Amino acid sequence: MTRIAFIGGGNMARSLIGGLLKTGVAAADIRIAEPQAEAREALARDFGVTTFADNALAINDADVVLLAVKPQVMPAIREGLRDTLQRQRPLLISIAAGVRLDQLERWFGNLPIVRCMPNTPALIGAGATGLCANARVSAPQRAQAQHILDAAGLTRWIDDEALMDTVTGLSGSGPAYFFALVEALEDAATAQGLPRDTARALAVQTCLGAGRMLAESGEAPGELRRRVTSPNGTTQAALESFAGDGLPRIAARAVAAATQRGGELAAALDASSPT
Ligand SMILES: NC(=O)C1=CN([C@@H]2O[C@H](COP(=O)(O)OP(=O)(O)OC[C@H]3O[C@@H](n4cnc5c(N)ncnc54)[C@H](OP(=O)(O)O)[C@@H]3O)[C@@H](O)[C@H]2O)C=CC1
Ligand SMILES: O=C(O)[C@@H]1CCC=N1
Repeated sequence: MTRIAFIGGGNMARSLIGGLLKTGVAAADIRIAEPQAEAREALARDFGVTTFADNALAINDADVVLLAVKPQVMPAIREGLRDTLQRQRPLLISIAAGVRLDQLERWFGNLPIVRCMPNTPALIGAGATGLCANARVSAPQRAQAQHILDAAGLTRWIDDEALMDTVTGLSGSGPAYFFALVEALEDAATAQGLPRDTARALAVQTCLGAGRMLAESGEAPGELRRRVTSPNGTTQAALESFAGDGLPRIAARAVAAATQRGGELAAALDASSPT
């Protein structure tokens, strides 16, 4: 039995808790600190977990403390948590974009810490998470962190922490890229006269079908793409249009922008909370 305390009960905490409960973790072993009374009531109602307005109370006796607040909020929560964390020495897990292990050690002390980057499909157990541990994390704690994130979907350990911002730019922010593409395809078909509800249903199902083929067929994306593309057919016309508009460059620039923003978020925290 692992007692897990979440600091912050927003979108990602809800996604991860949903996954944990589905894999059989008892609601009694999950505690959440969340400042908003309304949000606390909703968390207790939806998941049957215990909620707290006070961060330090929530982590009392926890084996794992999972920080699920915005990066900018991190320095503000350290005062309330640091003493209890130092006394109990739980495994600390952070899901904050950009925030580095050395920053977490500076704010919360020399604890075993896992920095990870999940994504919102965790809510339905279809998440993708990159994890990176500091040297204090023991093998059982590594397994503990992986077990928690496995409940949200696929996990991959990242040895080089510098690549965690790339993971954020790929899979952390990634669901939004596919949502944006579906929105754009829906708009394009609607502009040609297809009723919007039909355009949406067809675009969504196409995204689902393509995603499932990617995940389940064992084939490379390029091979699956080739099988759709008849010589001189409709797909070739569309893909040539994508290529002409520089799709690989568009994707590379988007991933680079998100990766860079991760670094900027951390740098801003270094500037505002240097100690
Ligand atoms: N959304 C996503 O797709 C992903 C997000 N992340 C990371 O997850 C983290 C959380 O993001 P997300 O869930 O989207 O954000 P949310 O804003 O939905 O959740 C953050 C929660 O923290 C609460 N909070 C604010 N201040 C405090 C405090 N002092 N003590 C305790 N709780 C506090 C907020 O309450 P209130 O609303 O009252 O301010 C809110 O409920 C971020 O660091 C983000 O980088 C990682 C992967 C994917
Ligand atoms: O947009 C963000 O900053 C967060 C991190 C990854 C997904 N959402």
